[in-house]
Amino acid sequence: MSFGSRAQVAMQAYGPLCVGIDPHPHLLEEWGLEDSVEGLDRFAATCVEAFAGKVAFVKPQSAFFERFGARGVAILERTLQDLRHTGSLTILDVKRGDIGSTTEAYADAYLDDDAPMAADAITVSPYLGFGSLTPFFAAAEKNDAGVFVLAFTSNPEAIRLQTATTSSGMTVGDQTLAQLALANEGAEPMGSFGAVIGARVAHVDARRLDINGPILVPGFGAQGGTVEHLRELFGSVLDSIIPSTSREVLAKGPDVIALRAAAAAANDSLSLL
Ligand SMILES: O=C(O)c1cc(=O)[nH]c(=O)n1[C@@H]1O[C@H](COP(=O)(O)O)[C@@H](O)[C@H]1O
Repeated sequence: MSFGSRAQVAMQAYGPLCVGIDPHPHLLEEWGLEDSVEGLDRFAATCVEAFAGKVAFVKPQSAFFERFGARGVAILERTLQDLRHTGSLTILDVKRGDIGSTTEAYADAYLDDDAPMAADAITVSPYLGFGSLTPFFAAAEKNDAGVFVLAFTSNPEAIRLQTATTSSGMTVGDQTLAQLALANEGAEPMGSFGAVIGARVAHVDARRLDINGPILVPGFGAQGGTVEHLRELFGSVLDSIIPSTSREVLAKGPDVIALRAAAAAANDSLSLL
């Protein structure tokens, strides 16, 4: 079953929320853990226990694992494996992108079903040109995986680049959305090629939001994004959005029940959409 279909099934079963696993040093400390490989290991295992089979999407942030070198990456690998076949889909947040031939190797690393680091989906950057992402799309199609392409990110520095006008007359971000719509054309119930749009961005052409694919929406929670922001920005495509939160939910740890309750409360708030 394609990632687009699996995403829809998971959203119907658990609600649309994505919980990020972002083991910030300050969160490790708040959880009473050391800022060490052992602390990371405990943090990630607790997140798996709390969220696997409880939310539709879990998004490990690779950077916080890479900080610890090979041993951190081994924990990321195990975290991805532990989340597989639990009902929750993994979105590995690695924001990759390179020239086509190298992209093929990244696609092998993260989207090949048999790869040690295989995820259900990954985040990618279109900065080298949308066409450079083709190997990701091909690998995703072959492995029933998904790809989320950065369109309008939540960081304040993004606006100048992402709202710059391209030769087509569209902004860079809108053009990314238009290309995603083409890539997902005809897919049912929706395509597997998603966009990333921050919860509070104000410069998206609403006509471009219908990409016939999922939209990952970070910035919900700790970055100030609310249900009201989601309703305003995504009014026409609310069924396709995956609001993502990390710190706000993780701050309730390390108690597994409290973490689950925070995720459930966030999902409940989204039912108001
Ligand atoms: O791709 C992402 O998830 C992402 C895109 C974006 O535009 N903004 C953004 O904050 N993120 C990620 O979302 C996570 C932050 O979530 P919060 O802790 O809820 O703010 C980090 O892992 C970011 O890398």
